[in-house]
Amino acid sequence: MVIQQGNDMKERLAIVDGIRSPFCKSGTSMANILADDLGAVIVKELIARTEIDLKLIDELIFGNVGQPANAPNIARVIALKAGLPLEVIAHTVHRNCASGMESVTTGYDKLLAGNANILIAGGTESMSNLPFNFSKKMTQVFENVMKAKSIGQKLSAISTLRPADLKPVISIVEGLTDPVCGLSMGQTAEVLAREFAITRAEQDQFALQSHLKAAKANEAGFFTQEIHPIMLPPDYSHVQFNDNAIRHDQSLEKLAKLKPFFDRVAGTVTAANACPITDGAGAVLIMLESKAKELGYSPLGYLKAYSYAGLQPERMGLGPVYATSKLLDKTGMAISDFDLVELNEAFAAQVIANQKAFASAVFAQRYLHKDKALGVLNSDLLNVNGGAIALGHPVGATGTRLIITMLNALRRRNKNSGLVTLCIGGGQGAAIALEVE
Ligand SMILES: CC(=O)SCCNC(=O)CCNC(=O)[C@H](O)C(C)(C)COP(=O)(O)OP(=O)(O)OC[C@H]1O[C@@H](n2cnc3c(N)ncnc32)[C@H](O)[C@@H]1OP(=O)(O)O
Repeated sequence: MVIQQGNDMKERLAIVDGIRSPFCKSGTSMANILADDLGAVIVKELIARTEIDLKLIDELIFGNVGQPANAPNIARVIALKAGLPLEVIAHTVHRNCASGMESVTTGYDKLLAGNANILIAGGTESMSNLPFNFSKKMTQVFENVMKAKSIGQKLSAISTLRPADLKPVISIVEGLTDPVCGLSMGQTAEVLAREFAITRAEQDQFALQSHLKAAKANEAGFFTQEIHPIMLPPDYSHVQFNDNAIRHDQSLEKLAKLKPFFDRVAGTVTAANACPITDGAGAVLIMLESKAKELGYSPLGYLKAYSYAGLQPERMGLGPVYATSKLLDKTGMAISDFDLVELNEAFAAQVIANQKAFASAVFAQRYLHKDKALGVLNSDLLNVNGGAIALGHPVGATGTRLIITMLNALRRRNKNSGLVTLCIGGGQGAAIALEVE
C-alpha cells in the first residue's frame, strides 16, 4: 500500500519478523556475553525464523551506544559472526537511546531510495561491558609498562601511579551524562519532576504499575513470541528465558524506602523509579511492503512514518512530545488514532512529564507552536505490558524492542495502529507510527 505523507507518496516498511534476547540487569546472567556475540545470536535466530535466503540480504544495520573497543563497527562483526556472506555489507548507527530505532529508519530510507531491497536492522548493548576510559596519565603508564624491557623498568613505570590515577575518566555514570549540559540522565529526570511538579509518590506508583503489568504479561507468556532464549557462558548448560529485572514482590512501601539517587538532598528519582542498566539485543528483517508480498511473507507489521525532533539536552526526557508532534503533522494523524502507545520508560518522572505535556494546551502553544494540546495519552493504552522500568533498557537495543513489543501487542489485541516514541540523551526525541493488518 502506498500512503500519503504530506505531499509525499511513500510505500510502507514491512517488518517481516522481529525477535530479541531477554533483557537482563547488568552484572547478572548475560554479563559475560559481549554485545557483538549477543547481537549475532539474535541475528542468526532471525534468519532461521524467517528462512530468508542469505544471498538476498543487502546490508545489516545495527545500533549500539557504548561502542566496544573489541568490535569497532559492531554491525560488521555481528554480520560475520551470524554467518552472513562476506558480500553482505554492514554499518553501525548511534543515536543514543534511539539507536535500535535509528537502524530501522535508516534502513527504511535506504529501501525507499532504491539503495537496497532487503535489510536486517537491530540494536545491541552489553551495559555490563561498557568501555571504561582512563586518564592520560594512566594510559601513559600502561604504554610505558608495555614498552619496558625488564621487570625493573615495568615496576619503575608502575611506581609513578597515584591512587587518583586509577579513577576512570569515562565510566557508566559518566557515559550516561550529557556532555553539553553536564547533567546525568537521572538528573534530567529531576529537572522534569520539578518543571511538572511530579511527586515521589506519583513516580513510585508509576514504577509499581510497570512491574505489575510486566509481571502479568510475562506470566501470561506474552513475551515468549518475541524473546529468543540465550544459552549462558561459561558452559552453556544454563538458559536465560525471561527478562530478569521484573520484580514480582513490588509494593509501594518497598519503593518508598529507597533514597533518591541523583539528588540525594531534594530529589525524587530513585533506583526503582528509573530504568535499570541492562544487557540485551533485538533484530528485525525489513523490506518494502511490495517486496514482502513478492516473497510471500505475512509481515509482523508495518512502519508507516517516523520523525525525530531536537530540544534542550536538560529536558531530553520530553523528546516524545516534540517528536510525536512532528509525526502527527507529517501523517495527518491524531493521538486518538492510535490504539496503543509505547513511550519508553527511561524514568517514571519523564513518562509522567510527557503525559502532562501531551495533554497541555499551554505546553503546545509555548513549545510546539500549536493551538491545541496534542491529546491525552490514555494510561490504559500506554505501555500495556510494562516498560523499561521493569523490563530494562539496554540503550542500543531498546528502540528495536519497542517496535517488536508494539507489533506483538497490537496483534494480540486485534488492534491496528501503534505509536512508539522515546526520549534520547543529548536532547532529542523519536516517534514512529506502526500498523498491523
Ligand atoms: C534517553 C534515555 O533513555 S536516558 C536513560 C538511560 N539509562 C539510565 O540513565 C539508567 C538509569 N539507571 C541507573 O543509572 C541505575 O539503575 C541507578 C544508578 C539508578 C541504580 O543503579 P544501582 O545502584 O546499580 O541499582 P541497583 O539495582 O543495585 O539498586 C540499588 C538499590 O535499590 C534497590 N532497588 C532497585 N530497584 C528496586 C525496586 N524496584 N524495588 C525495591 N528495591 C529496588 C536494589 O535492591 C538496591 O538495593 P541494595 O543496595 O540494598 O541492594
